Amino acid sequence: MESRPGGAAGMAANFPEQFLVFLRENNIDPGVYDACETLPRYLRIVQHGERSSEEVLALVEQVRRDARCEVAEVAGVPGFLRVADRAVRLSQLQAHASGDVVGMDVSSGVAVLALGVEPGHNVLDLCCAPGAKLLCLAEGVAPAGSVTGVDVSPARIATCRSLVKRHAGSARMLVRLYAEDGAVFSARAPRDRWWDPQALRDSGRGRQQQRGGPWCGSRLLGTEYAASGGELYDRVLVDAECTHDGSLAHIEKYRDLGWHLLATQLNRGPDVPALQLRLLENGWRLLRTGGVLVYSTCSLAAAQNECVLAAFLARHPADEARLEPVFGEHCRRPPIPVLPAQAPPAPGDVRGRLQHAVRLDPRVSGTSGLFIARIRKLRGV
Ligand SMILES: C[S@@+](CC[C@H](N)C(=O)[O-])C[C@H]1O[C@@H](n2cnc3c(N)ncnc32)[C@H](O)[C@@H]1O
Repeated sequence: MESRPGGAAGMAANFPEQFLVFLRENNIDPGVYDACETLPRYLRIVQHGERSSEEVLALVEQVRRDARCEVAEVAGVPGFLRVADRAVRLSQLQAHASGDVVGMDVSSGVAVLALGVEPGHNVLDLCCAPGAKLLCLAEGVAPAGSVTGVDVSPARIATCRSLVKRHAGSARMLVRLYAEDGAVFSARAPRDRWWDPQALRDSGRGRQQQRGGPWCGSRLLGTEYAASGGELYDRVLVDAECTHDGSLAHIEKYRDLGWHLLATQLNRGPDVPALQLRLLENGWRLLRTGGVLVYSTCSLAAAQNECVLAAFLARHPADEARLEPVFGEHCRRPPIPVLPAQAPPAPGDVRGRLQHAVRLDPRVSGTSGLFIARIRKLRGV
């Protein structure tokens, strides 16, 4: 893909023609990317809930010293830090080297909050790599809940595994990782106390650790036993594969490493909504009655967000699938402005049901772009 010499203003002046065509076709204003110049960078404090306020303050101070700019906690999204200078690199930060913070946009934190996980929940994360949200979820369900992460890419699952291993510390994180297609994945939630050595001995499966089975952390215990539970999941995150056009970090990566990487994403564009719908349907199938699914993408294209959701809702009536406010009792609305969902070309009754979905937008929210919808399953299918 060749860079475009002129025509568009700001950062978009350097966008290749194929990207500009994509933006035009999807009604996305190229000016949205100018935020790359001005937006802060965000970090997440690992195991934030386990730290005292003094420890958090000391960590913030340490990051401020290394970053040499203003650093503050993000109100309403626990554990997130806003670093005023976006150009600050993770390699500059001692807190990153020590594993105390990870790079993660606050929009992703909002998607995790929207899921409303509680200790003890069994959570399914259907497109989990490289694992930023997975790690957050694993902290949220501890000590006895579990997170089952699925990603089609074995290499990216390996990255998730390293991330969990590195950051689990002394905490027990109950994570299973599968390199599989999330659209057909079918393992149910792990059995009760699958991580407990006594439960394994009782089941006679303590020695049945299988090679080639899913990877389990933080202790490698009985993956075969873990994989064979019969329960549906309490929470499902479908942070679906997309064209990543709303992710400022991705756009910066394409700008710095080469636009051909973006071309690969865009060439897949036309097939992506169908994959997203299949992922959403499969996540729904694996969700228990009364459970909650969050559908999110880092695309700004309605075709990958509102249209996918409308197609899903057209198949699932209002007494089965209810869109709920992203913010509510499960999570207080953080002081981050959001945009409402767009109205997709769909029958009025389906369009009306989309009202609670939101868009985080670089210009309005001061974050990377993210679409978030929270759907409750009211009855089995
Ligand atoms: C937007 S990223 C997910 C980011 C991740 N949730 C996080 O917070 O770090 C989308 C992921 O979906 C994966 N993916 C693509 N097709 C898939 C499929 N059919 N099943 C499962 N994962 C898939 C990609 O490999 C990629 O890692």
